[in-house]
Amino acid sequence: MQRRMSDLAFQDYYPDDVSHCYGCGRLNEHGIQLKSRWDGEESVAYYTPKPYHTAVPGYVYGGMLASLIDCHGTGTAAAAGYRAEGRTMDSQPPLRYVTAALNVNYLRPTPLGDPLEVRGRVKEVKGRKVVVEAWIIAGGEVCVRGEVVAVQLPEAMRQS
Ligand SMILES: CCCCCCCCCCCCCC(=O)SCCNC(=O)CCNC(=O)[C@H](O)C(C)(C)COP(=O)(O)OP(=O)(O)OC[C@H]1O[C@@H](n2cnc3c(N)ncnc32)[C@H](O)[C@@H]1OP(=O)(O)O
Repeated sequence: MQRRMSDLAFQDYYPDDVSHCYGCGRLNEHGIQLKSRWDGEESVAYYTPKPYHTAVPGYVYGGMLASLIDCHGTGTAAAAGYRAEGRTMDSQPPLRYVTAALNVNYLRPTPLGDPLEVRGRVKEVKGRKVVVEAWIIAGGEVCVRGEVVAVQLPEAMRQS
């Protein structure tokens, strides 16, 4: 069945040349391939870590959780950037956001095996910068809270 446009995740719009990120690149066969979408004023993504994403037995490795915050944050930033310009994510030119700063607070151990819900909310859109707060829910409890400062690459650093 053909997918409707509204089924596409933010990351599905990334051009091929920037679709190899370990966290969100749809062309990285070894990566997480995170898929983020709007859910009202928030954004949401789901991911179930693999058994080898272990910190201590039974709990998720913090670096994996940081990756989820990072790529959900940059994806949400990209979507917010297009929204702020009043255009769709398939319009030109593409906006290429990278992580300038990533802050992650681990509030309680995150159980391994449960599907994780990653949520985001845009705090600020200012020029080339978007600040997104993000959090991870497991079993109905918020386990992780973080913040991503995403900045559009300067023109000089863009390859295409
Ligand atoms: C269709 C969709 C397309 C999307 C494509 C997606 C691509 C793929 C996504 C995959 C990605 C996955 C994720 C990854 O893994 S991305 C990989 C990890 N990230 C990097 O390698 C980035 C390396 N850093 C840089 O390239 C530069 O430092 C950047 C470009 C980030 C900024 O250098 P630039 O010289 O351009 O910045 P500016 O001085 O003009 O400042 C501009 C604004 O930003 C604010 N600022 C700057 N730095 C920080 C900071 N550390 N904390 C807080 N704020 C910071 C600054 O105050 C100012 O705001 P304001 O003072 O005006 O308020």
